[in-house]
Amino acid sequence: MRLIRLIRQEIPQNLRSLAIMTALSALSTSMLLWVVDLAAKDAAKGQMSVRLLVLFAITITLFGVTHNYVLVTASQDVEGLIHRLRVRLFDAVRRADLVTVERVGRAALHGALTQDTQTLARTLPMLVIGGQQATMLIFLALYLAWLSPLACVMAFGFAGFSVALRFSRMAALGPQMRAAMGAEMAVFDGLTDLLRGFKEVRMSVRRADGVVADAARASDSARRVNTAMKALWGQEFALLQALFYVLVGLMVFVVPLFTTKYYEVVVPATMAALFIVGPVGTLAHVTPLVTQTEFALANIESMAALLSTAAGDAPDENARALDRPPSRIALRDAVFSYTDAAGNPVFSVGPLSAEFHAGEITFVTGGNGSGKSTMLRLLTGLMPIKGGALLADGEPVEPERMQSYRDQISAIFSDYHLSRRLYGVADPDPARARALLERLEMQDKASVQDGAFSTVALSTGQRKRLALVVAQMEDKPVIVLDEWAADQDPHFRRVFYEELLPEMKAKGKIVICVTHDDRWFGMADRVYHMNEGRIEVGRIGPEPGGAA
Ligand SMILES: Nc1ncnc2c1ncn2[C@@H]1O[C@H](COP(=O)(O)OP(=O)(O)OP(=O)(O)O)[C@@H](O)[C@H]1O
Repeated sequence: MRLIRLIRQEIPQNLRSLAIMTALSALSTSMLLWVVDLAAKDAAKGQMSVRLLVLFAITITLFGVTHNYVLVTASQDVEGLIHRLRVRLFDAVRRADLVTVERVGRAALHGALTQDTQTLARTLPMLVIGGQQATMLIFLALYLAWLSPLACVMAFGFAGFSVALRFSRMAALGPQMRAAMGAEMAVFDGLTDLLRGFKEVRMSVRRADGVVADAARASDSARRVNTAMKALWGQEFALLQALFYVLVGLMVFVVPLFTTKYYEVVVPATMAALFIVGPVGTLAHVTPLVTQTEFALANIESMAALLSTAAGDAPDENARALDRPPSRIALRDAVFSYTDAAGNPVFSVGPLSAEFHAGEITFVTGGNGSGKSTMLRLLTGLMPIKGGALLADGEPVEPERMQSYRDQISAIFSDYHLSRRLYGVADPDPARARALLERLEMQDKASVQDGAFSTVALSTGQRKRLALVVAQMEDKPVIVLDEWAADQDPHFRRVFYEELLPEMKAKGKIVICVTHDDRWFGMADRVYHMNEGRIEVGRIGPEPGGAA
């Protein structure tokens, strides 16, 4: 069972003390019952025993202390466990290659990282309580057996029947629960469409209707499954309550048929039966959560396995460093294919051979879908090439050095994400940040304070300028810009091609730009033109006629 394995692996340190305290708490409950029974008998004789009162106080204190210890310690351990699971998943995501993350899908990853870990956060503490109540029931069973074996068999026969009934009904709901999880995921997908595509939704009634109808359909199917489960829960809750009253009836009406000791057996047995109602109710509620927890764990594990299987036996990409910053990077006969879910290639690039030199500007051009971004993904080591080689200074970049290789590259991809915090810059120098913001004409819009931009709520072109500030501050030997200028105004586009790129070149950087701006093709020292996943034309040396 995943749950037990996880608990033993992740939180072994307090298991023994938790078990002892749980037993003590259960023991104190049985003692409480015994003391109450004795006190009731005294009361029937018109007496009150100080000794019993003291014993009662001690028992209550013992119960309070141990109960509190179990709940607090277990919830601390459980939260620690969830935190470690999450961090491990974050880590698996950061180590996964881009193809895998795109194939697994952001919604599924999001689901595992939020929904499933939240399920654990909700169910695990309940299971701890369930464990405690189960222990309590064992002690109550012993007490009842000591009073009357028949009462014990009847009470626990009922209890076992109640829990088994609920468990079997919930287990039968397994496929529906899976369907509900799928439906919740679809709801999340729909919400993402609605929020990410908010402008498009606002612009068209037809689109809005379609997006909302899909999300509503998903939500409706989640509603149906959840309603069915809750209806079942309601029926069982009512049935369980009725069964408990039947149990009390059995104690009062049936047990006396087999004993003459009414006060010694029937009264305390009835009282004990009342004491077991709470724990059995909790157990009946909690037991099905085991299935939910197992689902969530299975999902988290399968996500982690997917991410790590994709990495397979691949060596640790961070194991070794490059010997020096590269002054030349290249693809040699590199090939790669995107595949569909069945593994069939849907688009192939290559064989690609291209070189990129320090102190040179290289443009990559070509029509939409010709494979430019794919080539950049291969060149930057984001996706593993399936044949040929990726070279740094003429040497193949070994998989163990891939992270070190990537760390030599600042890249702004067309679908880049700008964080407010300058994560990639160790200790952002405010003076340098100011100078760069001025160079990019952004000094009136944003500043860098405490390692973060004052704002990223800016226009698309402005955000791209901030991304270039980050790339310049990272000051790496290779800079890759995928259609960076596409969102810039004519003035700044000129600044970019005629001033910024030459400045980077003068600093000796390997400058690589994907561009459609044929007006400035002459600025490049090399141009690779792509078509249908291949390099069609490679020009080396300045174009006759030069810049505009
Ligand atoms: N994640 C993906 N999964 C499957 N196929 C993809 C994926 N990304 C791109 N492709 C395929 O690869 C082809 C090349 O895409 P790529 O993004 O490299 O083109 P591009 O030249 O950069 O285009 P654009 O100028 O429009 O940005 C596309 O035609 C598309 O069919």
